[in-house]
Amino acid sequence: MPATAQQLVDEPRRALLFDLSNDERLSSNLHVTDWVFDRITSSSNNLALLKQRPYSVGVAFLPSSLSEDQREQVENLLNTDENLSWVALTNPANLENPEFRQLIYEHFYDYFSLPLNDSAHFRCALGHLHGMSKLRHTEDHLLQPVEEFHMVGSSKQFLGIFDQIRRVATVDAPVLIRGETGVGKEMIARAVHQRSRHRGGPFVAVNCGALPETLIHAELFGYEKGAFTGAYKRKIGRIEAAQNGTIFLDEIGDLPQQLQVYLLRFLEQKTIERLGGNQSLTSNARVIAATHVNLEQAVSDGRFREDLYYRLNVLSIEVPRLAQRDSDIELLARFFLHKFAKEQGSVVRGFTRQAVAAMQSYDWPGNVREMINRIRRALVMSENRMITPRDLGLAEIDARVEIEPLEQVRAHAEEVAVRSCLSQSMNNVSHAAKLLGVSRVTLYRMMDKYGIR
Ligand SMILES: Nc1ncnc2c1ncn2[C@@H]1O[C@H](COP(=O)(O)OP(=O)(O)OP(=O)(O)O)[C@@H](O)[C@H]1O
Repeated sequence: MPATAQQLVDEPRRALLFDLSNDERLSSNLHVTDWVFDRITSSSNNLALLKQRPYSVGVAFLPSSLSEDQREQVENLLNTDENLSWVALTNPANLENPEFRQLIYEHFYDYFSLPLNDSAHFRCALGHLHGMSKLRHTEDHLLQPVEEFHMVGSSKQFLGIFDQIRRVATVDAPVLIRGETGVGKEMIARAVHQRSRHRGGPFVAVNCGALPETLIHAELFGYEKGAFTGAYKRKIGRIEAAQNGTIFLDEIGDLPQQLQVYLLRFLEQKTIERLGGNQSLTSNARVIAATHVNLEQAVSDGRFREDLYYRLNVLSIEVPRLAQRDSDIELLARFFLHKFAKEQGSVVRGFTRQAVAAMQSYDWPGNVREMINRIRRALVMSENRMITPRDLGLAEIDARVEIEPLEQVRAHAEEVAVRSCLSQSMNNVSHAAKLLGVSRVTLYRMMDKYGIR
């Protein structure tokens, strides 16, 4: 659980001191005003100590040469707690070694050469890290994902979806989920299933657009032995297999017309027939359908049955495009970055401001799925600890453009006008005042205000 700001303020400034130098004198001689160091020597007792006290700053005494084992030990410890930032103390000769340089570059915020002659500088770096950690806690707190049903989102639109999921889960009627590709329709369908009284049964998903008509028929409704050439034995269809559970019909708009009739019968009578069979079977599977096409248009074009449309559209959830869910973009991006970085043991820590700006102004045609792919790729491509727009394959946007308060803009314009009028009139105040349409007294006041002599 993140520490509160008050807790962080009250915390004594304690740093973890990881000493691999084999020379206790070095660390016991480390005296820095306002700081207390808790020394550990091998990573075995580290985890326990880290759990006891959430450190924000770590100092590592690195020996002249690191064995493979020691290097692994250091890397393990450095990766144990992402909220702990490290400063290295090392012999300058070590920096000749490229591997050592890489270790420092990838894992440390800063390094200092031994002997530590300038402890004021060192103290400053520790203070800086401590402050940054406080900021990170605040930011983490602000970016805390609202995670429900394993879904992340905090935009007004997405909170509305959480609400709709809870509502539609309590009834048995069909649900139609609409939204562009990759917005999370299947995820929402699973969430409805998990909250519904059907959660004890299976969740069976079928993509109605992925198979040709004959196959989709057999897939959905099953077939009897001998129903067609190659039907050597009976096959249970997906609707039957979803008994007591949920059948998720993705891309319902692509369902061939003939099958629309059978699906309608199932929705009305809760019965199905296997291909080549003459027996009616009942299934109590709940239907959730999803579409990325405009079904009303498909109905008016005669591609989708109107009666089926009304049957399916009893409850509907509209999922907005990612680009319309402003506050979800950064939240989701950080969520996926941390998730994948952890999985891959990556040293990447976050996004540059430019990367956040680029993501926020990008259109995301492939929505969340596209974001996942871009972040996975960026983790592989990134050469630094922060992901750039380039790593994400996005155009760079100037993140520094800031909106200034109107008063500031006005004052700036006024100053420019006064300066240029004075310069045009060769510093003749009467003439400049005339050009500006103000009295000399007013112009003198303005010159005072802007420090113009
Ligand atoms: N809010 C979210 N939080 C976490 N992960 C999400 C969220 N929304 C979508 N995803 C992830 O994005 C990917 C795409 O989601 P999903 O398959 O549900 O989209 P879809 O709308 O059904 O796509 P399609 O129309 O192409 O079938 C999945 O990996 C899903 O886990």
